[in-house]
Amino acid sequence: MSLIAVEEAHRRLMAATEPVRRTTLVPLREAAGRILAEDVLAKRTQPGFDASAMDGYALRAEDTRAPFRALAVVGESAAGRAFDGRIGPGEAVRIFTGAPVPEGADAILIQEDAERSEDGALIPQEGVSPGQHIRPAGVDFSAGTVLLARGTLLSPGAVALAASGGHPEILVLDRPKVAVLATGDELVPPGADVGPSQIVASNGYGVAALVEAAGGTVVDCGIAPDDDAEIAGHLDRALAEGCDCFVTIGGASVGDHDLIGKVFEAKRAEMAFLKVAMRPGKPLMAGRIGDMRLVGLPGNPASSMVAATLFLAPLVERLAGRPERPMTRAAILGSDVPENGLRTDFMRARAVVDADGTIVATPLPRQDSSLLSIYAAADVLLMRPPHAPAARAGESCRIVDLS
Ligand SMILES: Nc1nc2c(c(=O)[nH]1)N[C@H]1C(S)=C(S)[C@@H](COP(=O)(O)OP(=O)(O)OC[C@H]3O[C@@H](n4cnc5c(N)ncnc54)[C@H](O)[C@@H]3O)O[C@H]1N2
Ligand code: MOO
Repeated sequence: MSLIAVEEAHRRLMAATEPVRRTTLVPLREAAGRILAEDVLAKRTQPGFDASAMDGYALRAEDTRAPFRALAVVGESAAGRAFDGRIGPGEAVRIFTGAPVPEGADAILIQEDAERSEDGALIPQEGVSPGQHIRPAGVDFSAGTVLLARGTLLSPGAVALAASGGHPEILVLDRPKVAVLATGDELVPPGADVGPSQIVASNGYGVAALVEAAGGTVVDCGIAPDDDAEIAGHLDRALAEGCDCFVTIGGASVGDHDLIGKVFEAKRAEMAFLKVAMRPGKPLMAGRIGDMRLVGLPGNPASSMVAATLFLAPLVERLAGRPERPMTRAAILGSDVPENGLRTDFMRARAVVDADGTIVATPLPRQDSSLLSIYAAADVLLMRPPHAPAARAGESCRIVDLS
């Protein structure tokens, strides 16, 4: 299978990828950021009664016509403590914001437009029209209305709406389970003694963080040596545990110790691609075994992060049921860039917003794919299409956000 273009690889990866079907009932406090698995219907009407929108007096609008005459204040209605009588002509009730409007009243006179005489009578100073400052019952929603549709990404506002509709818990899609395995005889965990010719396994941490930000949950498989039986054992366990995706880091290239392609082949995986025409991240594989997705990321630190940002994150977002978002957005170049070769280049770059609100992206000085210090300092990837001619500062370009 040959080198394929980024867009084609993306299309193959996403083909026939559906959100997970497993669901969980979660307390509302844990629902933000999750995807609704069913429509949420209002269990109640909001507000359940005609409510005052202001502090003042509930009265009959017709009693506020000039010349103003004194009205008798016959009681009080506060939020949570309604006035349970009815008001008649020439009467008013002291009322506060959120309190039920008493029967017989059809408007609220705000207290700034009212005077009280020494004997307690109310003298309106302004006329009001019927309905003024009253929130009718059901103005927000009525019982039975669909408040939130299945598939909604639950924003803080959506969570508040579900609460208002009378739901203490909510049914959401499960987070896709993503197994992450770092491979390589040279790898030791951070904090361990690092022997000669060993290095610290860093990429799994970055990849796991990306998976979680995309709505997935990580099954950390740790580090496997360059041994196909051990790697295959991790893959079998991921399958047995019902993982939605099995991600490897390293061993994706062509060296004698690069075993991932061999393991996937031995497991009769259906491969979507084995190499992508991009820099960094060319040795990137994807496929599936049944419903479990496979992603073989390259080992170089910036390569694995770039490949995971461009391919793994959108895959996990789709599995999680999140709405699709465009991969790139417009920016302008902050410095000149040379012509590009045949692979799409994703240059690590700093982005600033200029006075007009335009994003200006400037590539960082060193682009070697082993440099995590540079990757971590980048805000965006500056995308250079295959064979793009040299371009000058100020020309338009496309960027990918790193977050
Ligand atoms: N003859 C060729 N050699 C290479 C090619 C090629 O096309 N032909 N491609 C190069 C490119 S591009 C990349 S990227 C790398 C990727 O190769 P692998 O995926 O097989 O990665 P490894 O060889 O296992 O490791 C590369 C490098 O990254 C370090 N590494 C690996 N895992 C981790 C980790 N979890 N945390 C931190 N660092 C990690 C590893 O020690 C190596 O230094 O292949 C080129 N070679
Ligand atoms: O894809 Mo490799 O990432 O160019 O170093």
